[in-house]
Amino acid sequence: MLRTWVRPSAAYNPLATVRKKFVISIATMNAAKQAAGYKAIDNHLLPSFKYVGIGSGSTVVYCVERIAQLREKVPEINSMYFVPTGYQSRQLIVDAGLPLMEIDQFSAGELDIVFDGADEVDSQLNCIKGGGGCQFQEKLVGKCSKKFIAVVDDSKISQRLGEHWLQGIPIEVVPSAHKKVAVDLKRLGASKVTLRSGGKSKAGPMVTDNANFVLDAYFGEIAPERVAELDRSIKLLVGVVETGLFDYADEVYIGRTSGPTEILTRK
Ligand SMILES: O=C[C@H](O)[C@H](O)[C@H](O)COP(=O)(O)O
Repeated sequence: MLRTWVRPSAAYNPLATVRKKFVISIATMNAAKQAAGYKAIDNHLLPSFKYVGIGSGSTVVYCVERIAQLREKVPEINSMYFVPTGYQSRQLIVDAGLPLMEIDQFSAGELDIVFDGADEVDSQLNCIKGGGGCQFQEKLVGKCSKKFIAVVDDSKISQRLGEHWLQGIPIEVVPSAHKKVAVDLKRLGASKVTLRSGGKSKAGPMVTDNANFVLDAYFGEIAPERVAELDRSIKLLVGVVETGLFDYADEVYIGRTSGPTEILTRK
């Protein structure tokens, strides 16, 4: 994306210094995500596993990259099945040549583990997810997995959800219910509710992998002990398919932009 706005004559451009810093910071951020993704796989992908969930977003790309790298050293990987949380992760699995299975074959606790990204993580390992609109299938795969490992970079870490992730909790809704749910969410205490747009790629609202819409609802900073209750209240609204509040991460791998990956474990 950067390349589209930087002119070839950037060497003479006063913005060049800014550009250089920006490029370095993205590279550093990606290196942090990669280190965390690799470490999560190295520590948790056991040869005895049969079914492995793969989350969505830019960070899990490194988890899949690491799994593909390990195939020769750990041949058992070739007999595992990888279960996606949406079209993006499905494509990652297929492109890496890994065996694919769909989530409709599974029920609670039948997957050994899932590796996933997150948009924000609080001090109790509660997460906001769904920045890419995949929260429903991510929660489905998460609920079918024995273990949930989140992999993030250090910009995602907060004391309370809503501290850094200001666009709001992503809430997947049935399209015909979006207006009603938006009003309901305001009554529940959201200060801002936005129907997510398809942006430049699609006119009108963004449509999820399940053909639904997403409302982003900002509830301010949410104390960790309020997360489960708020999740339940939102879920009760007619028209809501799923929320992006996740309260069951077992471990979080934090890729540090300066320093080694940190691991937080649920107590
Ligand atoms: O819907 C998207 C997912 O919840 C992602 O896991 C989340 O947005 C984090 O993505 P990224 O790793 O690109 O920051």
